[in-house]
Amino acid sequence: MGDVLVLNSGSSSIKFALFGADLSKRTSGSAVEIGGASSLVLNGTRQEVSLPDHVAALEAIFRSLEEAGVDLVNLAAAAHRVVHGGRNLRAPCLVTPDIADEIGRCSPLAPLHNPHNLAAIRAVAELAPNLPQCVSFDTAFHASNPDVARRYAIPDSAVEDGLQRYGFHGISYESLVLKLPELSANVLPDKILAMHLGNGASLCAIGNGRSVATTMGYSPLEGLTMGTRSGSIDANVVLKLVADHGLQRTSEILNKESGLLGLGGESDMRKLHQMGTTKSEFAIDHFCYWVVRHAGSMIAAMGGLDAIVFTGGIGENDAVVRRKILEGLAWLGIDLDPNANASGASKLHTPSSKKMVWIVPAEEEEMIARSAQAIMEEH
Ligand SMILES: Nc1ncnc2c1ncn2[C@@H]1O[C@H](COP(=O)(O)OP(=O)(O)O)[C@@H](O)[C@H]1O
Ligand SMILES: CC(=O)OP(=O)(O)O
Ligand SMILES: [Mg+2]
Repeated sequence: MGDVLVLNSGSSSIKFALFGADLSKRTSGSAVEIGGASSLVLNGTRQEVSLPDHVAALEAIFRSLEEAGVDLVNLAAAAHRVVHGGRNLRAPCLVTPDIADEIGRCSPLAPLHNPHNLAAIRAVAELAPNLPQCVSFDTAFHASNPDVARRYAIPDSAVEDGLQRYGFHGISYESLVLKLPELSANVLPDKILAMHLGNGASLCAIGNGRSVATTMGYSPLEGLTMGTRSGSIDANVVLKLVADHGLQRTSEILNKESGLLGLGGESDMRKLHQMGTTKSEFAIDHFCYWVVRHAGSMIAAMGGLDAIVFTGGIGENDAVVRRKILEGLAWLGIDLDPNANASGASKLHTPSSKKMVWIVPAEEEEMIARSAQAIMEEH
């Protein structure tokens, strides 16, 4: 089989990678801080470029791939992360016009993601109309949640309209389940509290390798304090905002102007650390406090805990945030190795710790390539 190009459009970044048939990464990179102090990274080399929006970022990515000698026409497939699959799209599949329409219909549910996911699919179709395209959904991994976890306590009529908890970052959690046994050279722990902490952030209770509960809900707005999203909020606050500002403006406030940005003036965790102001410190503390609060809920949903796993841009790189979160969870009998934490080692617990703590890099692109290969082999 030929190479697979993966495009992973997040809310603040587009990550991309070209995988060979053996899943070796031939070329990889990312467009980061889109709409801010943006830059393009290709095979580890960073270049500051103005990327005011995701469309500009996609154009820059295709230009750099061309310069690196990647011809889309010669690939086996392109494959994309799609954040919201709604009720109908639950397993990785080939993109058809109907599938593309359904992804578009889910856009209001994930306004910071699905429009960009669809834009990437359309851009590839324009550049290489005959190239097969596959999609993997961030929602799929949570299909194993029990009904009590999935259901909001609202009337049946609303549920029939698709108003339920879906959960996200599922591609990252699925990959973590595959990678942790490799990394720890041991069997998968029974009860894992996985923390995907990036611009979007969520927790997932993973029991025997399957999602039991997760903090995100109907959309990637629910749960933790995030880069620009409020996280969980009393629905009456939302109604008051709508009454005062209207629907569109309320959506912008809650999705794009809240979270770390609303609290500390910056959405980017690295920048908040650099600022060192009372406000930026409060934003970081708020982020960590709500991770700890929700962690309690996830542990209760699994009926215990064996291991905590950090992933995502903050989870993988930010030793201060990891320490603050683990201090808040010290009552679990966690003993953190400070040197391992400072150096970002894979294993963060000491031999006497009652719980394990690991860092597992989010390998969303590899997981998407794996699924695309399986689809292409079937066809
Ligand atoms: N070395 C680092 N130290 C602290 N935070 C970091 C570091 N590297 C990345 N981050 C943070 O990770 C977040 C972006 O996470 P990422 O998972 O890449 O985002 P996305 O949700 O767009 O995929 C930002 O808040 C960024 O500041
Ligand atoms: C679902 C989600 O929030 O994704 P990201 O973290 O990439 O923004
Ligand atoms: Mg991401």
